[in-house]
Amino acid sequence: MADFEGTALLTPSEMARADELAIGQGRTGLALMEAAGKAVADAVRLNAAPQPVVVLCGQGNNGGDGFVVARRLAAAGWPVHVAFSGHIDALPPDARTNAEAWTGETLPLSPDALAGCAIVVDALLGAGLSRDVSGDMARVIDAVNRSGRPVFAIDIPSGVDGATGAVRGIAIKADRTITFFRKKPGHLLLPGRGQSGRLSVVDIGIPGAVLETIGVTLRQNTPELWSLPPLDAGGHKYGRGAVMVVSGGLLNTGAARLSARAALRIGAGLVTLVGSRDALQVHAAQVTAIMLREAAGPEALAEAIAAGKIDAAVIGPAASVGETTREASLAILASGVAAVLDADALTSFAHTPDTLFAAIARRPDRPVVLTPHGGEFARLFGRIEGSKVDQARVAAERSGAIVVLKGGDTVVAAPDGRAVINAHASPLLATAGSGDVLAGMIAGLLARGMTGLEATCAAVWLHGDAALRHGRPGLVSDDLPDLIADAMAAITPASLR
Ligand SMILES: NC(=O)C1=CN([C@@H]2O[C@H](COP(=O)(O)OP(=O)(O)OC[C@H]3O[C@@H](n4cnc5c(N)ncnc54)[C@H](OP(=O)(O)O)[C@@H]3O)[C@@H](O)[C@H]2O)[C@@H](O)CC1
Ligand SMILES: Nc1ncnc2c1ncn2[C@@H]1O[C@H](COP(=O)(O)OP(=O)(O)O)[C@@H](O)[C@H]1O
Ligand SMILES: [K+]
Repeated sequence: MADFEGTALLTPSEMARADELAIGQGRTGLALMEAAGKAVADAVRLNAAPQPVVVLCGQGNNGGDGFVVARRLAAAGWPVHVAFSGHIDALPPDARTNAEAWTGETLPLSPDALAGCAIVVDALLGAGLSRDVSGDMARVIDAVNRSGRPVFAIDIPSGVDGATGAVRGIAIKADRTITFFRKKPGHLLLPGRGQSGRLSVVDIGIPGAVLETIGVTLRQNTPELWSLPPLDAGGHKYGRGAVMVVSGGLLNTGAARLSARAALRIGAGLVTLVGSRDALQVHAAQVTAIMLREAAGPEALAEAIAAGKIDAAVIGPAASVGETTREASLAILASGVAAVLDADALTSFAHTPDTLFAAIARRPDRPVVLTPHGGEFARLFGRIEGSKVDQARVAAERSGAIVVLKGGDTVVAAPDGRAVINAHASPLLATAGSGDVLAGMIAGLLARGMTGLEATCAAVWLHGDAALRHGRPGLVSDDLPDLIADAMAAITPASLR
């Protein structure tokens, strides 16, 4: 996977390390703080006309940034006051220097400090959040959120955990958040993403090279991370890969058809639906370019994989939960093709996850992708502590598979610890069958020869993009496969289409 710096995400402790490394290379903490405060003051000035501002300052360096903002806005002629309840002596040194340099009005931190101001700058808590917010600070945050005034948050909305995106008790709901050097996971994970409003990242003089020393393994999903395979002028359909999708029974065929259509749209050369004769009769009335092959039972499935020169298989969408799906999944895993296990295939191993993980481990040479939503994840992996990223990472390591922990903030994790957060999606995707489409998209890109993590991240991004392209209410999962072509075209140079 390509390694573009701009996509790196830093946890608060990694960010502290970045600060440290920058300071070790000759920057001063005070210069970084000045640059941070200047960037926020500039953002306020760019986005609003001069009007009364209150800067809410906390007890740490986030508050220090706030004092810089107050000084700079006041110097530009804006009416500004600070609300601060701590002791200046107790501030960390750089914050103290800036608090001492503030010569304007300072009020105690309370909801009364909002009176008469039109804009709020939130400098209460940043990377140093260490416990739930309570007491006076909670009351002020609640008053800010109720006030309806525009809020500019410094680094992260106060109360949002930068590592996990969790709201610790209560958190500022910002209109804009200005963060420094790189985004933090808490800006992309829910609910933190919703608290952050429009996010901008500014350079405060930390050299990009520190990322290598830190060894960042978490990234934001963007097309910079992967590239779709170019088409070959002399290519034939087998060269573009063959996908097999296992169908559900007579009354449960739709989900597999969604996967199959998506796999074909995303560029697999051939797609075959396999299942019982009666299920295939339903498919036959619905599909044209997709092929059908009768195969009931694990042996027949293995034969179908060999006969169809299959590169990637999908099993799970409406497959039914139980022995049949379990055996079919194991047959696919034993065959050595790239595999996407979704929905019922995951639940079928809820009581025997180790059987699944052992089958995955037997053929480490080929990618296996597990695509659980939160419920399926809990059934297969039980309760795992930590953020959504931590959970997906543990599950990937335990299973030996790429794990896609789905939702509004889908996380993709690989067994080697690399992880990616996707924020390029739409809540329109919360509709029956959209996960089936995603499973087919991943399989299609695996069949086209992309590596496991690249194929998965590309499919997750394009799936989100397809929904964003629909861009209005009324999306149903049947619409999604037909939106994939435009999503791919937008990121593929014309010469390579
Ligand atoms: N380092 C640098 O060079 C640069 C850093 N920069 C800026 O610094 C920020 C990080 O600063 P920081 O580490 O001082 O932490 P910060 O978020 O201000 O909070 C710490 C204070 O809050 C307190 N506290 C914690 N939780 C609490 C709660 N729930 N309720 C109430 N209080 C709570 C905590 O108390 P304690 O846990 O110590 O008891 C401590 O007093 C970063 O976000 C960025 O804006 C930029 O200037 C660029 C250069
Ligand atoms: N609020 C949301 N915002 C963005 N994407 C979402 C949201 N809710 C669900 N999704 C996406 O929609 C898909 C739903 O998959 P899944 O829950 O398996 O549904 P189904 O089983 O009906 O196909 C996943 O890709 C998930 O990430
Ligand atoms: K803040």
